[in-house]
Amino acid sequence: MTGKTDGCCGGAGAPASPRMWTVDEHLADVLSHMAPLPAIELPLLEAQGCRLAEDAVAEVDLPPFDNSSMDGYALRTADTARATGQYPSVLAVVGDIAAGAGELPKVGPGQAARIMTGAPVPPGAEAVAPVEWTDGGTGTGLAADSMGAQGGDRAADQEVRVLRPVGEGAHIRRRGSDVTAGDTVLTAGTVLGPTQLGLLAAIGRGTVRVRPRPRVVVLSTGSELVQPGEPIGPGQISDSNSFTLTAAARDAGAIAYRVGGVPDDAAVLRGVLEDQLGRADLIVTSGGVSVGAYDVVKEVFADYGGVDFRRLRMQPGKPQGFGRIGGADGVPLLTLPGNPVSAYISFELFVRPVIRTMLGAADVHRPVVRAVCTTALRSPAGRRQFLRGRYADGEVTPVGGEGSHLVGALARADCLITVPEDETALPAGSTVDVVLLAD
Ligand SMILES: Nc1nc2c(c(=O)[nH]1)N[C@H]1C(S)=C(S)[C@@H](COP(=O)(O)OP(=O)(O)OC[C@H]3O[C@@H](n4cnc5c(N)ncnc54)[C@H](O)[C@@H]3O)O[C@H]1N2
Ligand code: MOO
Repeated sequence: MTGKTDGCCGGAGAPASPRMWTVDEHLADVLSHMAPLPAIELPLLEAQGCRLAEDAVAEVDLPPFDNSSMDGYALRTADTARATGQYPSVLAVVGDIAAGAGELPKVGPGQAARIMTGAPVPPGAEAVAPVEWTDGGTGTGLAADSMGAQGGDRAADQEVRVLRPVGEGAHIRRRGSDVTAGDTVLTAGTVLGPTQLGLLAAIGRGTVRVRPRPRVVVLSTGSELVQPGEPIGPGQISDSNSFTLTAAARDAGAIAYRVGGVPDDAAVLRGVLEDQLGRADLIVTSGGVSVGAYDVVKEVFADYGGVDFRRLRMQPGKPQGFGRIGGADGVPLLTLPGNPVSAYISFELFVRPVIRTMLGAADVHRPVVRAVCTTALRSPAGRRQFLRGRYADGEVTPVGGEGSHLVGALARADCLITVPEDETALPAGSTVDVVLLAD
């Protein structure tokens, strides 16, 4: 970390520091200590949503062989040059080729082979007549609407009437016309969605080298916390932060493990941490970082060392902590304030970019747009305020008030309205920066 590793807010185990960090300083410091996770080879479906760590090069052509794009008859074009409905070309059917066929009949002059969509074009054939351009081997000379049930050996001696000329290459999908062996089909950094995974499968890749999803352990602290659904006693509340943060971590692309409701007891927290460290690429905590008597997060991480607790010039989200547990190569940790809105906004501003950096994303930040605010705003001097709002068509309207406990309004918001540090009041109609909470 830049800045001395000294506590900022008083609290047990952490010396006080007068320094206040700006949002940008804290973010820059945090990100300067993060890097993409080392690449690993994963089975295709486990790599969904991950970024390619190398160019994917095809070792095969696609299609891998000339094949038919229609159910019909493979034939030689000259044989159909004068074909009409009145005077069809009559061809001897020499075989029946299903998709996946290995052995193929040879098609000579005056001959055709029944062929199904995706089946290899047999030697000698120059085009495929869709069954609708033939009588389908019925002998009626009338256009067929399907191949019928016949086939296999029984078709070999039969005839088919072709009712119109068939041009060179008609209904043949040529080998390599989609992808040629040696082509770079996907470049490093590409996010693997369904179609990219399908392409990798099509070129025969069973595994792929990607930046893995970071494993994020989300841990909420507070002796007042109760697992949702459990009975609530006097002074207790349901633990909501661990759900918000775990879901937000998943939304950002992480594999997130929720560890909810660790009581304000340093020994218990230490024990939980020891258990969790083994499966974490990143630890995110909520609560216990202010100046209260039971703010055990600061106490415990002060013991581990390497975690810097700071105050930021922002509202909400003032008390923050960042560092690594277990030395310079240890597991990175972000400690977020306990107030639910503070925790969520801190996640969006600081944790999400960390996760996306670990994923190897090019752009790690939420989009920011300029918008006209429909109401007047006020903000504490010297702190960047993030108000919850709803954004549409270049206009933004605050939702709920400033309080960092207002989870009802938070759930209705789709953006954060930013009031800069040097503003204490903005009239309605002011243009403000708005952080959109969806990409
Ligand atoms: N004397 C001062 N008091 C406080 C200050 C300060 O500067 N001086 N800062 C305030 C600010 S700002 C914040 S933010 C909070 C942060 O405190 P903590 O991080 O220590 O969080 P807690 O005290 O544990 O909890 C705060 C609040 O949030 C509720 N909470 C906590 N965890 C959860 C959870 N998982 N789910 C739902 N709600 C949770 C908790 O019950 C408290 O109401 O400190 C201020 N105080
Ligand atoms: O900073 Mo606290 O996070 O204002 O509620």
